[in-house]
Amino acid sequence: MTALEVRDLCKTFHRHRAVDGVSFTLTAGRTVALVGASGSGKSTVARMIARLVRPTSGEITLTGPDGSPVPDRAYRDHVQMIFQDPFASLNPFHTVEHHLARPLLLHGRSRAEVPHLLERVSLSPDFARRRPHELSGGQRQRVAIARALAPGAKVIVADEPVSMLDVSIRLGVLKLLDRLQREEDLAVLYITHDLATARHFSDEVLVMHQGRVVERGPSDDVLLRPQDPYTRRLAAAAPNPDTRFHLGGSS
Ligand SMILES: Nc1ncnc2c1ncn2[C@@H]1O[C@H](COP(=O)(O)OP(=O)(O)OP(=O)(O)O)[C@@H](O)[C@H]1O
Repeated sequence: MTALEVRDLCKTFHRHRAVDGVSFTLTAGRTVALVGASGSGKSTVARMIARLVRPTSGEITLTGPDGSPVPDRAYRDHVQMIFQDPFASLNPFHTVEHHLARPLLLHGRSRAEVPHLLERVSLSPDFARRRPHELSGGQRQRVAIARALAPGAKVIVADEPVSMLDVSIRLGVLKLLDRLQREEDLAVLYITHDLATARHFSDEVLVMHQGRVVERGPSDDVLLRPQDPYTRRLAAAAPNPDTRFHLGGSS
């Protein structure tokens, strides 16, 4: 089974320890949520996994279904990141087709697969001709997800994927990620401030505080019965983790 193991990961920026000894494993068909206040180190963990930031120390290993390590070149194809800002992640000059065909062609596949990729993210084939300014934020995020699937993603790192979207369409995008995780057996790291969606959409929750994981476990245990004082404060400050309706309807 595909698994990404993060072992004792540390990152220091100008003597500031942003990530301090973080370990966890992502496995196919499961979602792990990384929650914590702003500045706790969540994005830095995501960026290290996506190889956008080099760890100061620690190891990140991806193993394939046969249990052997995935080589470097394939790592970049298999581990894909979805960013917070769907407006910044697409090039305004290129059509949706261009964004999706490029990774397909780079992997020896055909641009004829673009409509199928769009279908996987519940967009009709005519979206291929559109440019980013003709799309809503939610539609852009769907295109970003399709682009992540194009090179054959096995691990998706979604860093606050809906926090910049209109409240009314957030749930639709999270449900899409949830469906893809199950249908395509993806391993997902879902980074969020939102404890209600962390609980609803993940199997396991890790709570970060000042660079460290202070609590971890099955989502319900961590968010409904927190043990660590920091997690208790976080849960007390958040809207009731059982009320997911503040997200609005689906789209
Ligand atoms: N490139 C960088 N250079 C210097 N310091 C950085 C850099 N990136 C992050 N940091 C610092 O590392 C710490 C962790 O930041 P990080 O963005 O990982 O937190 P976060 O939990 O993702 O926060 P947010 O939810 O606001 O995105 C912060 O103190 C931040 O200022």
